[in-house]
Amino acid sequence: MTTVVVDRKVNTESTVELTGVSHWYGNVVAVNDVTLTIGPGVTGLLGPNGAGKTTVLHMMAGFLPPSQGTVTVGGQSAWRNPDVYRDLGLVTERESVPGYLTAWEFVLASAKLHGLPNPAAAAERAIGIVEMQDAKDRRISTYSKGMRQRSRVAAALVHDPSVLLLDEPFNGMDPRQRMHMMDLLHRMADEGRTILFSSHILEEVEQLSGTVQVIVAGRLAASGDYRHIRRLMTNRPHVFMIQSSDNRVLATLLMGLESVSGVELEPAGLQVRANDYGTFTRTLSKVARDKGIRLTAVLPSDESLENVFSYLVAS
Ligand SMILES: Nc1ncnc2c1ncn2[C@@H]1O[C@H](COP(=O)(O)OP(=O)(O)OP(=O)(O)O)[C@@H](O)[C@H]1O
Repeated sequence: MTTVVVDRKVNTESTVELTGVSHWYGNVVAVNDVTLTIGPGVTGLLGPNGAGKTTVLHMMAGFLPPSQGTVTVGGQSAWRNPDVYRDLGLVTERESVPGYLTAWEFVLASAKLHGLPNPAAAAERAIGIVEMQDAKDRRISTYSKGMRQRSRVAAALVHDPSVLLLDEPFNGMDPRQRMHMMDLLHRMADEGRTILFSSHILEEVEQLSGTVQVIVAGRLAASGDYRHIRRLMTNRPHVFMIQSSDNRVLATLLMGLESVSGVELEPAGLQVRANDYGTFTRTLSKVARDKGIRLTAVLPSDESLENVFSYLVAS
């Protein structure tokens, strides 16, 4: 794998800032009074489907005006500001790549649209960053999902922006392509850029970035270091779905435990609410073993992103 080292000045002005920002589409409030700051490095914009992530990214890119509040990039208002466009790249969620072009033609067209003084050199450099040199002369329609996505990243950074926004960049990628893209985003962040990517997959964000902005129903639900948010999550009651060789007897036994706040016997198994994850899981195995009950499944059932988000919103 070739590593292209790009010599670039670190732009300390690459801070994206939202202050009291709302956006509504008719009666739909998509973004509601959000204030946040994003600086150099990789940040994950996390939220369930429909949370308002795309709307936030489009306001940052200057495609959409805020209905209320201010959005600035490097201290300048983002809305319809060519100075901001010159230093910002956006990789949209929808994959509208013309399949009949080669990656080279596609990235070169982007360089020309930006009016760069030497479009061919800029396209060559961008294709080098995403490591697509060997495939650059093939039609995009022949590429894998990961390669198409990398061509789009190359087109978005052909003008060497300090800020790169990516909307759900890992959608539909296999694990290998995902690793490659994560590596690429890290390399770009190491060069001093501000990289913001949206996702609705908690694990994806956890792997790529310690810093997250969590949006739920248009509002900022949590902001900062991911581990800190995880710590908050450990305080909530945990819900497990348990299957065993004798659910009825196990239900009675669990009811008597201090770490358990509720047990329901359901067709799929026992739904158990426990106050402390560690104490409960340890006690559960002991209780089952002592009574000769075989545990066949112990599944945390409330760890979907939506549940985590509801907890964050409620706390
Ligand atoms: N052009 C539009 N007209 C009306 N409502 C819209 C429009 N675009 C988005 N919305 C609504 O605004 C809310 C936020 O949408 P947005 O696309 O920003 O969320 P998202 O977090 O990016 O979701 P997804 O991951 O599903 O794309 C949703 O309720 C959506 O239905």
